[in-house]
Amino acid sequence: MKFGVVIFPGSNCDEDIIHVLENVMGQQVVRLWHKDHDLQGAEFIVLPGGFSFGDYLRSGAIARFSPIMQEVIQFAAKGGKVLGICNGFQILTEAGLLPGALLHNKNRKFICRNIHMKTQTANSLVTQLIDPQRALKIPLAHGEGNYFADADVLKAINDNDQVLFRYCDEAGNITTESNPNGSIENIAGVTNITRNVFGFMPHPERASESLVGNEDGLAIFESILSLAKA
Ligand SMILES: NC(=O)CC[C@H](N)C(=O)O
Repeated sequence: MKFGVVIFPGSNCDEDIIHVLENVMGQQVVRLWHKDHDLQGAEFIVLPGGFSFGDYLRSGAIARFSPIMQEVIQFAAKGGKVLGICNGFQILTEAGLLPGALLHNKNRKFICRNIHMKTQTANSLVTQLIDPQRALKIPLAHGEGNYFADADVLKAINDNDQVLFRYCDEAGNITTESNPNGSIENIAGVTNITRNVFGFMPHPERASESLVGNEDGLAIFESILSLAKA
């Protein structure tokens, strides 16, 4: 499959995701500069993690206005697949492509450590192959990852099965103690109502090779690539 990875000023996980897609998953990747208007025929768009525009104002609030986002919004409206990881997730909520918002972590500190998370739905491209009982160990690295949605939005995303992942402990229990950043109902990632836009805060691209000591992130990329094989 041909992936397009968007690079914003301040992106810093772009080469990590490109490495995994190209060298681990054997896919074609085109680099898309944020000022471009051409998605270069990419079939799947990824907004990577990082500190776009220095996180000024709010993480993702400025990147959301980059020229390429007009194309990404149109691509998504036609059913195109878009994934945002960490800062990418923040940009997608700012752009209104995903519900909710990412607030400052509850403890007001930048958190950089492994967490565990469990998928909540088999009805999504990014989670369909993941064992729902499995607690995936995935690196977390953010200052604004505290997922928030107001009561109506929260009810809608639960009713419509839009929660992709919740933070849990190593044994898979979803508890207050296993919530690293204060996210409402331990939500780590969501999809949109039409199930073609995906976002989550943890970084599977940093945990997809035995070389780095953790391959739990592969489950997500294998799930996505089942689209190519379908
Ligand atoms: N790793 C990231 O993408 C970080 C996202 C954002 N800069 C934050 O700190 O919340």
